[in-house]
Amino acid sequence: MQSSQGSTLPARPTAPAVQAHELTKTYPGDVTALSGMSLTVEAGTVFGLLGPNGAGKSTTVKILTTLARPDSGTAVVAGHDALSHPDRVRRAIGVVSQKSGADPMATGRENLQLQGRLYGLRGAELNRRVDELLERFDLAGAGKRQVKGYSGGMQRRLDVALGLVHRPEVLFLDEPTTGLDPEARTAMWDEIARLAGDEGLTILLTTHYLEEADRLAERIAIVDRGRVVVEGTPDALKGELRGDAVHLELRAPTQDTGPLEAALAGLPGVHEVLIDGRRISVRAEDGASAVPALLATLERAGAAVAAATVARPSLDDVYLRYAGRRFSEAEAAHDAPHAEFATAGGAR
Ligand SMILES: Nc1ncnc2c1ncn2[C@@H]1O[C@H](COP(=O)(O)OP(=O)(O)OP(=O)(O)O)[C@@H](O)[C@H]1O
Repeated sequence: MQSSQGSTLPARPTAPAVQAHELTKTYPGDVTALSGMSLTVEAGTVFGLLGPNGAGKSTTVKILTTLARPDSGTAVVAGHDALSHPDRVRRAIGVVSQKSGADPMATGRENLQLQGRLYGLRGAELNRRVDELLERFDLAGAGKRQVKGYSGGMQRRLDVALGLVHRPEVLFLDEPTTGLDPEARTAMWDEIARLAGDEGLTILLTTHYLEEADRLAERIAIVDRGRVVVEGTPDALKGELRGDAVHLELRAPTQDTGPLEAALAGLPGVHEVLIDGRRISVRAEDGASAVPALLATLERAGAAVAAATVARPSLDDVYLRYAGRRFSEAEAAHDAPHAEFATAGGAR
């Protein structure tokens, strides 16, 4: 962009806070973690990277936060190239990783003070910031207690506070509510929503909870097998799916899916038939009125139905449409080798 003086000015207020382009990463053992991951996060927004375990979310975050290098591709964070200027990126970001970085033997206050010192805060300024964060994260009463005595929710809130000590421009939250009970999860959601409203902080969060992404993120990128399969606002993604989602469960898996699929797809107002063993998903313009015809067609084909549900499209349906499999299936498919890797491979 040319200014009136003729020099080139960076378009600061509108520059994206995070831009990743075509990142690839293969781990030893030929495990492809990223296969062309691209995403753009606008400044001052909450962006959700949503995908099942093993989709490549953590690897993306590790690259964007300079903890790993991609095999190829580019990453710019807070205006700095993450590959050539990792030090600048580190100063501009806060990171809350899946595993807590807090020292369990130290108090919450001591943890925050140490973190502040690492970022050059001292004296009254440091104390003010620590008090402010303890207050803000509802830890003021627990500030003098050792972290090992904190509940899961308190520890997670401290983790987020630690990531914010130096007032970063961009905050990365890797699975912020994994392992929390429902009450602590809701409290954390409120906290994140509040943070997003303050000081124009940009938040990139990864999650495998559909509801979390739906609730917190202004934009969502659905990740499957190391790349983004679709991206948009939660409402736009759900709105793209016409009509209702009808899920049918058969008493026994069907073998001959081809003709059955064709018969179901031929019914008026029925689209996008997907048969997977005992489970059949279809999109229907009016779910409730399509069910009798669906049941009759299945009965004629000799497929006994155990259950039928009609629902408004959810992000799970969006995932099914774009990734071609259910979220829970993708998780299950990854979990067996993943568990093996977790014990055999050590730290990730
Ligand atoms: N250090 C490593 N060495 C080998 N393979 C790895 C390593 N880290 C991740 N992987 C593999 O790379 C793929 C992507 O993993 P990644 O952790 O980025 O996914 P994820 O979507 O964040 O999942 P999770 O929520 O389980 O962390 C997976 O198949 C994973 O098993």
